[in-house]
Amino acid sequence: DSSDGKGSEACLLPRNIPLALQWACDTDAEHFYREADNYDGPVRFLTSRSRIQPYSWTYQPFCLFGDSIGSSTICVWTDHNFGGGRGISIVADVEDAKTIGTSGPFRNSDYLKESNVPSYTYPPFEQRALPGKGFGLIANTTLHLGNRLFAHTPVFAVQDSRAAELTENDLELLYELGIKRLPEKTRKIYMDLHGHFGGHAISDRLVTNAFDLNDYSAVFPETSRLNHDCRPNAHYYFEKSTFTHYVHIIRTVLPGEELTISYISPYLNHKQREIRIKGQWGFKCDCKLCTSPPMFTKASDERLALIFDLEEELDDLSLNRTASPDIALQLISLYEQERFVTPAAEAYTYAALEYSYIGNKPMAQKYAAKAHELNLIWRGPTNKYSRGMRNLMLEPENHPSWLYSEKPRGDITIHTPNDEKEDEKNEPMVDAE
Ligand SMILES: C[S@@+](CC[C@H](N)C(=O)[O-])C[C@H]1O[C@@H](n2cnc3c(N)ncnc32)[C@H](O)[C@@H]1O
Repeated sequence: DSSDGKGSEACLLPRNIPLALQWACDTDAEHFYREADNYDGPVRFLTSRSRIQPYSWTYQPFCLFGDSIGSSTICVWTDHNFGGGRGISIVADVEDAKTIGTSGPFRNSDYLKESNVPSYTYPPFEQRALPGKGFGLIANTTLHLGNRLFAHTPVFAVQDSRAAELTENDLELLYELGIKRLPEKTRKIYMDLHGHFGGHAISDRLVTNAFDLNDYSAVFPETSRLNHDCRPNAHYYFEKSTFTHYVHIIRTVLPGEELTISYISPYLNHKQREIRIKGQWGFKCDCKLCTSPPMFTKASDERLALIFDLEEELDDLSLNRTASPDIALQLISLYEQERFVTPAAEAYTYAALEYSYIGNKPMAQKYAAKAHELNLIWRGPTNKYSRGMRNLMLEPENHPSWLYSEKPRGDITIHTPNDEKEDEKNEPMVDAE
C-alpha cells in the first residue's frame, strides 16, 4: 500500500503485475495537473493499489478529493479494453466506479460479444449534412420494424449527482483528462461529435449528445448522430448487462428518409414538447407533429390527455374500479391515432391485463403476445416488464393478474406500465453483483 501522495509515485508501481491490474505510468496526469495552473483546489492521486483492486482500469484514477477519501471523492476512470477495445472514460465517485468496474461487461469480454455490432461494410444509411441540424443519418435502403440499426457501448459517462457538486473548472479538468486518456481513435470520434451550444468543447459535446441513464449522462456516439422527431422511426434502449444501447427500426422506412429517435417522452403535449426541446436541447422542433396545423396539434393534445385519464382508470385496482377490456381497446385505438408505434406495448399490456383479470385466456394471450413483441425493441428482452408479458403470454393462469377480479384485493401485487415508469427513474445504472 503506497501513500496517497504525489502522482510521480505512481510510476514506481511494478510493471509486471497482471494486465488487469496494470496501470500506465501516470506522468500524463501529473503533467496535465501541472498545466492546469489556474486550478488551486485539492488534487491528489489515488496511488494505493489496494484501494483500487480488483478494478481493471487502464490508468490510475485521477481524483479530486473533498475533505476525506470516500464519498466526496470524484475521479476519472478509463478502461481501454472496454467495448471491444474502443474504451471508455467515466467521471464518477469511488463507490460507483467499484460497482461499474466489477460488473460483467468490465470483467468479462464475453458480455460484449453483441456490443459494437454490426460493424457494417455497407451501412443501410449515410451520414449527411442537413440544413439547420448539423449532420443526420439518411436511410439508403428500405428498413422494417425490428431491424437492428446498431448496438454500441458509450465512450464517456459522467455521474450527474457528483458532477453537480463540482465547480465548472473542476469538472472541465476531469472531462479533459477523461477524453485525453481515451484511445486516440475514440477521442477523435468524441471530438467529431456535434456541439450545439458553444463554450468548452468537451462539455458542449456532452450536453449536446449525452443520454440520460439514471444519474449518468452517457455519450453513445452512434446513437448521437440521430436527430430528433416526436414520432420517430427508430428507438433505442439501454441494456445494463451489456452496457449497450440497442437501436431498432420501429416502422417501415423508405430510402431517402431521415432516421430519427425521440429525445423526449412521447406523452408530452405540444406546449410541453416545445418547452422541453428548446430548454434542454436548444432547438425548435420542426417535426411533422409539431408543425402540423393547429387543429391537428389540438386534436393530438386532446388524445394525449385522454390517454392519461384512461391509464389512470386502468391503473385503479380498487374494489370499485370502473375499467374494463373496452377501456383498454379504446386506449389501443388512441395510441394508433397518435402514431405511438413501440409505446403501444403499454396499451397492449393494459389490454392483456384486463382480459387476464376476467380470465379470458385467448384474448389475454393475444394482447400479451403483441405487448411482448413490441417490448423486445421498446424495453429489451431482459426488462422485467418484458418478461412479465412473456409469462402472461405463455402461462396466463400462473400470472398474478389471472382472475384478479375474483380475488380479495390487497393480497397480490400487479405491475402496470405506469409502475414501470416510476421504477426506471430509480434504477441504478448497473446492478451490484
Ligand atoms: C444528438 S445531436 C444529433 C446529431 C447532430 N445533428 C450531429 O450533427 O451530430 C443533437 C443536436 O442535433 C440538432 N438537432 C437534432 N434534432 C434536430 C431537429 N429535429 N431540428 C433541428 N436540430 C436538431 C441540434 O443541434 C441538437 O442539439
